Amino acid sequence: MTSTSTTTATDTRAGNAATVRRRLGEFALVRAGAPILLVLLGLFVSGNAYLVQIATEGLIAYILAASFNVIYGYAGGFNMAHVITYGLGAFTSVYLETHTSLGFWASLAIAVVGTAALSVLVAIPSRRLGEIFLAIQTLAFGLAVSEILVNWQDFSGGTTGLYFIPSPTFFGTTLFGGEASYFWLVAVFAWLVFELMTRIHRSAMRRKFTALRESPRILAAVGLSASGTRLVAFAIAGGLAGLAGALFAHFQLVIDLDTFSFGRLIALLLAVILGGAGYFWGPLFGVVALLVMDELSLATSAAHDLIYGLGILVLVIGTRGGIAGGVQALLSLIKGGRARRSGHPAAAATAADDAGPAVASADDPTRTSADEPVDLEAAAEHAGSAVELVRRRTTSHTLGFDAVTVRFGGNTAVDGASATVSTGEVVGLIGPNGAGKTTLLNTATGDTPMASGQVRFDDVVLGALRQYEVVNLGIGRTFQSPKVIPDLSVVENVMLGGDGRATAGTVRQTLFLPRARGDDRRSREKAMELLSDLSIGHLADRPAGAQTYGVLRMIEIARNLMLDPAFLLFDEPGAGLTELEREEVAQIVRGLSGRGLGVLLVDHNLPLITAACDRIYVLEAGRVIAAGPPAEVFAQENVISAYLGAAR
Ligand SMILES: Nc1ncnc2c1ncn2[C@@H]1O[C@H](COP(=O)(O)OP(=O)(O)OP(=O)(O)O)[C@@H](O)[C@H]1O
Repeated sequence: MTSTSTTTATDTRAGNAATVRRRLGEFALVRAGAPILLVLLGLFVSGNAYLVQIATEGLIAYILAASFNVIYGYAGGFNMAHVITYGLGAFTSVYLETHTSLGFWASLAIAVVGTAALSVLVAIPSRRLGEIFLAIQTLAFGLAVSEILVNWQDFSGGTTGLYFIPSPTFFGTTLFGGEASYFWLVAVFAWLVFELMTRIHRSAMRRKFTALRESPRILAAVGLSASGTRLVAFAIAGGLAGLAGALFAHFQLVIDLDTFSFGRLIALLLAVILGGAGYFWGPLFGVVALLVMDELSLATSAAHDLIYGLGILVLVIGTRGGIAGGVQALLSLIKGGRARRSGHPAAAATAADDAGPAVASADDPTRTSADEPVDLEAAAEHAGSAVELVRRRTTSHTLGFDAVTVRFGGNTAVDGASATVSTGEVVGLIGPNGAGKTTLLNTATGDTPMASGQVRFDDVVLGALRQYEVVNLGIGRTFQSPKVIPDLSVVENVMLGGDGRATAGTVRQTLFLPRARGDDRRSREKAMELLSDLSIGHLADRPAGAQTYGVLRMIEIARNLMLDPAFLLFDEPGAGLTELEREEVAQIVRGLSGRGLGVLLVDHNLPLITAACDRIYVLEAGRVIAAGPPAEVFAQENVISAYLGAAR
C-alpha cells in the first residue's frame, strides 16, 4: 500500500514536471536566465577595467566558438578557413566604415551577410565530396585569402595591420572598445547568438546537421539534400564568424593578419573540443575553460605551456565529449543514483538514457539497455495499425526496371534485369547470396550507378534525378543493416522522415519560428503515433544508438512511413529479427499494399516472402531466371536448383 502510494505520488510529480517542461518548452529557463546572467556579469565586472576586458573577449570568443560548433560540432564539416572568415568579418567592417559613408551598423550587417555568402561559395565546390576534401579545399581557400590580404594593403593594412579603428556610437554614446559600454554591446550580440543556438538545437536543423555528420545517406533517404544542408551550416557559421570578427576589430582597435592565423584556428578547435563538440553547452564551457587556463598560466608564467598542455590533456582524455559530455555523464549518474534510491523504474530508465548510448543485450534481442522488454506479441498485433497513418494512394503508378546492368569493375552484379512493381502490390526479389538483389534495389534510389538500362517511376527516368529527388517523387527505402542516427533519440530519428515535408523554409527552421514549431509538433505527434503502433513508443526519448536490432528496423520503417511514399523498397527487413518481429514486418508490408502502396521486398526468408508477396522475381548471377506468384515460382525446377536447394 505504502509503496503504491509512493509510486503514485512520484508519478504525479514526474507528470507535473513533464507538463511544466512541455508548456515552458525546452531551454525555457536557460533562455530566460541568459540575459539576467549577462546583466549580472556586466554589473560584476564594470568597476574593473581588466575584468571588463576579459569578459568582453570571452563573449566574442563564445560567438566565434558557437559558430565553429555549428559547422564542426553539429554538422561535422571541418572548415579550415573559419578563422580567415572571422578575419574577413573584421577587415570588411572596418574597411567599409573607413572607406565609405556607411557607419558601424551597416558595415557590421554587410560583414555578416558577406562572410555568410562567401562561406557558402567556398563550400559549393566540395558539397558532394567527403570531409577530407572539404578540409583540403577550405585550407587552400584560407591560404589564398591570406595571401590576397597580405597584398591588399588598403583593405588589411598588409603586414602592419589596421590602426585607428573608429568606435561605434549608440544614441550619441560612444562604445569604446575595452570599456564597459562596449561590453554591453557585445553582451547583447552574445545573448542573441545564444538564443539562436537554443533555437537551432530545438529545431529540425539540429536533426539535419547531425544526420549530415553521422550519415549523409540517411538525409538522402528521407528526401533531404546533404549538400544543401551543408551549405546552410556554412552560411550560419560563416555569418556568425563574420559577426565575431567585426566585434573583435572594434574591441581590439588594432588588428593585423597575425590575429587571424592558423594558430588561432587551433585555439578555436581546442575551445570547441574541450567544451564538447556538437553539444549545446560546448562552446561556452570551452571558452570559459580556456580563459581560466590562460589566467592560471599567466599567474605562473614560467609554467605557462605546461599548465595549458596538462589542462587540455586531462580534459580531452578524462571526459568523453569534452566538458559538456562529462557534465552530462555526471548529471546522469546523480540522477540515476537518485532514481535507484527512489526505486522508480521510469526515472531510472530515463537516467540510464541520459548517460548516453548503452549496449543492447546480445542474449535477449527484445531487451534494451534500460532492461525494458518490447512486447513483441502486442507489436505484431498492432503493427498493421501503424500503416493507417500513411496516406492512402488512390492513383496508380509503376516502378519499372528496364534491362538494368550494373558492373563493379569486371564483375557484372546485375545483368540486364527487368522487373516492375505497381502500387497496391507486394513484389518479392529473391536469389542466392551475391545474386544482385541489393544492387538492383540500389539502382532505383540512385545509390548505385548503372552501366546500362534505366529505372522509371511511370515515365520519369530516375537516373536523371538526384537521390533526394527520387525520394521526394515517392520512393522510400530501408537498408540491409538498419541505418539510424545513433546520437539522436528514437523519435527524432523518425521525425527526420517528416523533415523533408516541412512547410517552413530554411530561415524559419533555423530561427524556429511558429511555422517551424508547428511542423515540428505535427511531425512529433505522427512519429509518436507510429512508434506507439509499432509498440516502441516507450523508447521514444531513448538514444537510437542504444537500441536492439529489431527496434532499429522498426525505427527505419517508421521513418519511411513518415514519408508517405508511393513505393517502399525493403532490403532484407527480416534479417536478424525474431519470428514474431518478422510477423510484424509481414503485417506492415501487407498493410502498406492495402493502403495502395507498392512494395519491393528483398529477403531470404521464404515464409516471409510467401506470406507477404503477390509476385516474386528470382535473380541468379544478376539475371532474372523466374517471375510470377510465389507458389508457381517455387515449383519451377530452375528455381529449386538455383536457389531453394541452397536455401534448404
Ligand atoms: N560496392 C560494391 N563494390 C564492388 N562489388 C560489389 C559492390 N556491391 C556489391 N558488389 C558485388 O555485386 C554482387 C551482387 O551483390 P549484392 O549485394 O547486390 O547481392 P545480393 O543478392 O543482395 O546478396 P545478399 O543476399 O548476400 O545481400 C556481389 O558479387 C557483390 O560482391
